[in-house]
Parts: sequence; C-alpha cells; structure tokens
Amino acid sequence: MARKFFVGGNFKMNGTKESIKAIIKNLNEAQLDPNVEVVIAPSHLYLPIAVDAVTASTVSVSAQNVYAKPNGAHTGEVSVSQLKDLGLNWTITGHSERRAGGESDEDVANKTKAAIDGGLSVIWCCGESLEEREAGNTVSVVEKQLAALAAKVSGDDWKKIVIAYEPIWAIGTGKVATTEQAQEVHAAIRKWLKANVSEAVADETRILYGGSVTAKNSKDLAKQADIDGFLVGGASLKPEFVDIINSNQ
Ligand SMILES: O=C(COP(=O)(O)O)NO
Repeated sequence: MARKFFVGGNFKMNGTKESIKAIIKNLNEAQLDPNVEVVIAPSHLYLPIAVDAVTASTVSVSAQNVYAKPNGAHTGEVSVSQLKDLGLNWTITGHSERRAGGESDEDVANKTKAAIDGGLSVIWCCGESLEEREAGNTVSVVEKQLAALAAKVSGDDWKKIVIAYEPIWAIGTGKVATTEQAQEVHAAIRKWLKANVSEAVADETRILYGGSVTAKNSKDLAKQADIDGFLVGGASLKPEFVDIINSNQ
C-alpha cells in the first residue's frame, strides 16, 4: 500500500521566539509537496508560538517528549493533557538523547501508550550505538526496543505510531547511514512488525530515517523501498528543510 511520506523536524534545544517564527514563516511561504505530512518539534517553551504561527495546511506541531503520568506532582515535566490543551496532536518519544539520559525501553513504551491513550500520535524513536553496530547487534537492539513497545501498544494504537530509526552514530555527526545501511534496518523493522504484530501494521506503518539527513542525501534515501520519510535534526533549522520535505518528488 502507498504510505504517505512523512518528514519531521526535531529542533531539539535550539532557537528563540524570533528564529522559530522565521523558520515557520519560511515553511508557510514555501511550495511544499502537498503529498508530504510535515511535523515540526520545537522546545516545549515555544509550542504555543509554533501552533499560532503555522498556517501551512500540511504542517503540524509536535512536542519533543512527554511524561507518562497524568497531571500532578511531577516538577518540570509536561503531560499529555497539557499538550492536548495547547492543541497539539503529536509528540516524539524515545529519542536517543533522552534514552541516553536514562529512559528505558519500557519507560519509552509506557509514555508512548499514555500519549496515544490521551489522543496524541507519536513519532517513536529507536536505533543502535556505534559499538552495537560494530558488534553486529544493530537489528537485535532495534528488535528489543520494538518488543518493549509492542508489549504496551496494540490494535489501533499502531495507527497512531510513526517509527523513526535513528542510528546514534549518525545523529549530529555528519556521518549519514548509507542507503543500504538504512534500507537494511528499515526492512528488518517492517519484517519484525509483520512477524510480531500483523501484516497490515507492517504495511501501513511509516518508518522514518534520522541521522545527518541533508538536502544532499535525502533524495537517494527517499528512493529506498522501506524509507517513508525522515526525522531531521540540524537541517530542520535551515532553509534546506524545504528541499528535504520535497525530496520524494
Ligand atoms: O536526532 C535527530 C537527527 O539529528 P541530525 O539530523 O542533526 O543528525 N533527529 O531526531
């Protein structure tokens, strides 16, 4: 089946009110491929500004993270209901920069389930370290992350999940995965979904690649059968983000 191309922009802990408004203005005025779903994820502080600034019909706003528990005595955290209160429909979960901070596979699965139950769609991140890749454990690492997720979500939950495969060794390094490396893992993820969830979920779930995506490498990556889009970090802050969004044409 045809999966709608999807491009996320993870702004990470970057930007100011003015710079984020400028990025969004550029997106609003750009000729974006109407067949591409775009989600931008500024820091929590700038989510209301982003929600108010976006006018492009194919662009939505996402949080970069969310807390698994409902509102209460959780200093410094942001809840699913608070994101919904801001009018958001998306959040990222399980980014490697948060897993490195101590979020376990189960923590990520729990917050993903809580987000879906609270009415959000989720960009769920997975990926291996350089050491794990060099040890030949890439697929087993990603399968372990997937198994933790599949233990918590089921059925229609999967319609609310976009998977982002982001090899840690490619994030922020300029060392983008080759098309072969990326396609191999994306195909393994789809194979795992087919064997452990269902053929329909395997066919319908978008699997994004993230890790040093630029306008120079995105077209070749987009040609791969199991790459359905990107989760872009650094380049999402630059004008070339438009070219990456349009790389599936
Ligand atoms: O972390 C990333 C990728 O970051 P870069 O594009 O800067 O490698 N996406 O969530």
